[in-house]
Amino acid sequence: MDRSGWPIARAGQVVGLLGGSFDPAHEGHAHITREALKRFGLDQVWWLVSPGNPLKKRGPAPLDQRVTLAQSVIQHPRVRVTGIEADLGTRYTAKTLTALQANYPQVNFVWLMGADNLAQLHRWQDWHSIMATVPVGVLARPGDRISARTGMAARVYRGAKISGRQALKLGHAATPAWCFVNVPMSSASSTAIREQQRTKP
Ligand SMILES: Nc1ncnc2c1ncn2[C@@H]1O[C@H](COP(=O)(O)OP(=O)(O)OP(=O)(O)O)[C@@H](O)[C@H]1O
Ligand SMILES: O=C(O)c1ccc[n+]([C@@H]2O[C@H](COP(=O)([O-])O)[C@@H](O)[C@H]2O)c1
Repeated sequence: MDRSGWPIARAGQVVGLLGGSFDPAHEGHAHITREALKRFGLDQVWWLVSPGNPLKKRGPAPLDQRVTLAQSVIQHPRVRVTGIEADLGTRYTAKTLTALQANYPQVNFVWLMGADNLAQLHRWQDWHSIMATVPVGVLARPGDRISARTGMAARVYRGAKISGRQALKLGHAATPAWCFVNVPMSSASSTAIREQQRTKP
C-alpha cells in the first residue's frame, strides 16, 4: 500500500467518504458533496474514485483519467479526490472502511451515498459490517427517494434511522446509524453523460 499523497485529517474531525465510479464525475457529485458538508456538518469530504464497482459489469475508464477529471469538477478547500482504494487493492467498501479506520484511528468517518445506492446496499459485500463500522449519510436523488426509503436496508435498519432534523449529529452517532436528507436534487448522471458522448456527431 502506498500512503503517499493520502489526505490529512486531524483527530476528532468528521470526514465524509463519497465512493463512486466517477465515470465521469459531474455536477451531481459536486452538489451532493456541498450539501453533505453543510447538512451533516462535515469537516471534509474525500472522494474515493473506485477501481471498479464490483456490481457493475462494464469496466470503467482508466482510474487516472477519472481522478484527473474529478479534480477539475470539484475544487473546494475541504474536498479531496483520491485513488485510495487502488492503493489498498480493494473495491469492496467494507474492506476500505476497515483499512481507513486502521490508518486514521482518531477520525470519525461517515459513508455518503445517493438514494439509488441505499436501495442496493443489501447487495454489497458484508453490508452489515459497513453499517456497524460507520454512520451512513444518504442524499436524495431524482427517482430514488421512495425506493431507498422502503428498500431492504431501510427496512432492516429502520430503528437506526436519524431524522433529517438531527443530521448534524450523524458523524458522532453510535453505529448503526443512517440519515436521509431531502436536499434540492440534481438530475446529473454519468450514464446520461456517457450516452451523450456516444451519440455526439
Ligand atoms: N445526481 C445525483 N444525486 C444524488 N446522488 C448522486 C448523483 N449522482 C451521483 N450520486 C451518488 O454519487 C455516488 C457515486 O455515483 P456514480 O459515480 O456511480 O455516478 P452515477 O451518476 O450514479 O453513475 P452511473 O450513471 O454510471 O451509475 C453514488 O453514491 C451515487 O448515488
Ligand atoms: O462493497 C461492495 O460490495 C460494493 C458494491 C457496490 C458498490 N460499492 C461502492 O459503492 C460506491 C458507489 O458506486 P457507484 O458505481 O454507484 O458509483 C463505490 O465506492 C463502490 O465501490 C461497493
